[in-house]
Amino acid sequence: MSKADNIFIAMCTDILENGISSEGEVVRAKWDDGRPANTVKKFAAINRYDLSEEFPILTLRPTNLVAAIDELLWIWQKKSNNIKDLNSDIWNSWADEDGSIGKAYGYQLSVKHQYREGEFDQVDRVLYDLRHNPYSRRIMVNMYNHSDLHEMNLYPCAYSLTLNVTGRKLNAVLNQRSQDILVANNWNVCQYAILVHMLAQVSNLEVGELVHVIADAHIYDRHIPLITELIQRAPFPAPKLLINKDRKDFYDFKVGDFVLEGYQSGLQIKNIPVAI
Ligand SMILES: Nc1nc(=O)c2c([nH]1)NC[C@@H]1CN(c3ccc(C(=O)N[C@@H](CCC(=O)O)C(=O)O)cc3)CN21
Ligand SMILES: O=c1ccn([C@H]2C[C@H](O)[C@@H](COP(=O)(O)O)O2)c(=O)[nH]1
Repeated sequence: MSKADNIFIAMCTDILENGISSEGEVVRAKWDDGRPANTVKKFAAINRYDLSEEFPILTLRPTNLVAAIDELLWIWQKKSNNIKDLNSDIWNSWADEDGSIGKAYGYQLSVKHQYREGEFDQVDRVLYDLRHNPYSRRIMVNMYNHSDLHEMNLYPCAYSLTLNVTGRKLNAVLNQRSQDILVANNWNVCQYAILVHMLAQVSNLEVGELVHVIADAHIYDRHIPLITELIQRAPFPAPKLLINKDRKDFYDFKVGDFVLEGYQSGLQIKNIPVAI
């Protein structure tokens, strides 16, 4: 029985039973037919995943880990904000005619900043700190740049990552202001779990915990019947994550360097509507 499934089931049950509906409030997101995309939400869901025990992928339904890692590398490694560099169509609804999603995610990570040790972008700064000063309490990335928000087609949702080394273990806190629980919860968890594995491997550290703090944890109205059915399913044991141990440079990792051994899951829910 996968621990990630238990966490997901507990969070969804809490949102469905104790959550607050947005009916009657002004909501930004819409369905593709123009109807408002209402939600039921809980403030501040906080989930802890011990990456040294299990890889936190859902087994209730398959998470497309290949596509999730591809998006993670698009943001953190290619530092791109153009969907032409992405191998899935998940960002198509938010891209302009040139394929740009604006100054969000990868763009923010590509910007260089001046530090005492020289110029770095935020990713290279993290890699430098983990190598040279791992016990620093100042290792973090922040993509929520107010001066650029007006040029983003969607404001960053998973917007900051704080890294903290305890003993030989690399831990991380992922801060997320808003989360579409059905579409993106396990997608984002798997992405940042993979990122912690990547950072640990190239920094000669071991993986520790990933703590996911979600300020607005919501289930969209059209997802309620889907989630209700999903959380009644029987979970499978967690699969094992195998990583290409030869990769010593963060920028050399490829999607194919991560393989799940024994990934069993329930059936996929086809054609999930995504609020825009
Ligand atoms: N309402 C909303 N939810 C999101 O999760 C979301 C946005 N908007 N806007 C921007 C990005 C795009 N993201 C997305 C969008 C779609 C999928 C998606 O369709 N997931 C499918 C599997 C996709 C596949 O197999 O390739 C799923 O079944 O969850 C995932 C992430 C996350 N983000
Ligand atoms: O990585 C992501 C990106 C987006 N989301 C979801 C969270 C919300 O449902 C929408 C964004 O709408 P806002 O009105 O800007 O909050 O996208 C996600 O869960 N994960």
